[in-house]
Amino acid sequence: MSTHIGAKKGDIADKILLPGDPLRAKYIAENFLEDVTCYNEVRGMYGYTGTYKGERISVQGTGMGVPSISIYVNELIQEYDVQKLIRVGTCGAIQKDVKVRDVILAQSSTSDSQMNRMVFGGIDFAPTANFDLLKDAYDTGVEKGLKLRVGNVFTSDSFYRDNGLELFEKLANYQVLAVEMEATALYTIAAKYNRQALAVLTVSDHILTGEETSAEERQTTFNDMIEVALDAAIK
Ligand SMILES: O=P(O)(O)O[C@H]1O[C@H](CO)[C@@H](O)[C@H]1O
Ligand SMILES: O=c1cc[nH]c(=O)[nH]1
Repeated sequence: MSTHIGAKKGDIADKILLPGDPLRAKYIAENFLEDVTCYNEVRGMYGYTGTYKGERISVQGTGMGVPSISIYVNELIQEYDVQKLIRVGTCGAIQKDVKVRDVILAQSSTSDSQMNRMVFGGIDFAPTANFDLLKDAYDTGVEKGLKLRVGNVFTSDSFYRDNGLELFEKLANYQVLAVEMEATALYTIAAKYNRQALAVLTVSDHILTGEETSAEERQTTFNDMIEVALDAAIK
């Protein structure tokens, strides 16, 4: 086992979905995968391996924020040699024409996290999704008749912030679509180890209009996002 994942080598597939919420991992395993085994319960951060359309695939909760997802992504890559990592998360929209329940493919991530500044000194690294995975996810969405949004997202270190609206308006003016809390870390760590990564996000609330989904909906009803991620993972 690794420090935070109680799995043996070989228990985790080379493709993995990464929801922030461990109960979303359980939901995905129970509703989309076959022949499922639970390989991790450490810290309640459930991890499962099963099959989807005959292909072996895992799903692992990551917790919220850059430090938490960084722990899981580092261990999944370094200890379990995972190759393809797809975050399936929620986000808050900041563009007027992005609606609650829309699905976003995060092409890139802007962030207030210090993670990359610590790694690169004064240089602003540009965390970017893997193009092949992004294209596979986009094509999957088109096949399903979904109108996916593709663009830059803001990975925030704060869920609650003073003067948030001012910042979000500025980011929206620069075409950033939505706010979440993990993509920048996923993209940077995947780049370091030359692995494929993508964040697929469902809009759970609209920061400008105040419209939102319930906690139960966040946990269970994001099936479009999950199917796009699963089908892209096995393409
Ligand atoms: O629904 P998840 O995947 O946790 O993603 C979003 O929800 C959490 C905040 O409520 C943050 O982790 C944010 O990135
Ligand atoms: O990080 C997040 C996730 C969902 N909604 C938000 O407003 N922020």
